[in-house]
Amino acid sequence: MENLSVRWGSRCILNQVNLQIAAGERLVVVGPSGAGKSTILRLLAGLQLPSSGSLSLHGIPQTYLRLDQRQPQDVRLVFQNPALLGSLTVRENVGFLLYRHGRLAEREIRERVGAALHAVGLQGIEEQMPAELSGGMQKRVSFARALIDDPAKPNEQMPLLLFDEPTAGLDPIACTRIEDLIVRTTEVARATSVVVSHVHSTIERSAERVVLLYDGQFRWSGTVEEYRSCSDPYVVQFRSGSLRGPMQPAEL
Ligand SMILES: Nc1ncnc2c1ncn2[C@@H]1O[C@H](COP(=O)(O)OP(=O)(O)OP(=O)(O)O)[C@@H](O)[C@H]1O
Repeated sequence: MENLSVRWGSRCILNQVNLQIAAGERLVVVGPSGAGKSTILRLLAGLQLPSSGSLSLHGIPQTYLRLDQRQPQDVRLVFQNPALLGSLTVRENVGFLLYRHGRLAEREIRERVGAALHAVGLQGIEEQMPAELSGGMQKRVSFARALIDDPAKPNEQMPLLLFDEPTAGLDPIACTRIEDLIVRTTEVARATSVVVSHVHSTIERSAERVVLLYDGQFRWSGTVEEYRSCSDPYVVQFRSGSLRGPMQPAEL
């Protein structure tokens, strides 16, 4: 992102921000509610264009929305809610893109789906419907879907995985499992990942680098080790949840 701004009417959500994400990096974006974290994900996913400035993926400027691009970049979203299609089986959900492209034999699709489910610790649930699974299992199925490679891809490209609040509302043990999966999924898919999260354990366990967004700017950036111990006032306030500090709470 270079000098990138996003405005809604007279409100400036992102104000000439610059951000570079290294290939293979795991980045976590933090910041108070309304700071623009989901906006960052929507920009990276090609669901929203900046008001000004530029966004490039793999060095290619993104000037169209994803649906208007001839060959959209390999960006895979893992939503806050797993967003599985309720009328399709787990196998059809995980293999959705492969079925849609229709280029692979059924047997190969089944093998790929089985391998993706195995990678997230699920087995033998291919024929179940999403509604039959717990919320945590549904999340893991959505991770398996992000692992599916599209062999019809024109050129081999490092995928970008986007995780929007992946551990919101989960118990601490389920959080740990999902945090491990973020790391594992990024490795298995040989991907770069960007995670938006408020959850401290998720920030600490799934990030290599953290950026803090507030009032239209990235206020701090550093490694996760630095995030744990630094005395930057924004980070200290975010870590402690204190009402005192440079950040004011959003209107409630
Ligand atoms: N379609 C829209 N029209 C007008 N304002 C919008 C629109 N979408 C987002 N905004 C505003 O942009 C700001 C940033 O929204 P965004 O969802 O990116 O914040 P966030 O940091 O992800 O917040 P949260 O942590 O609460 O999810 C918010 O103040 C929101 O009201």
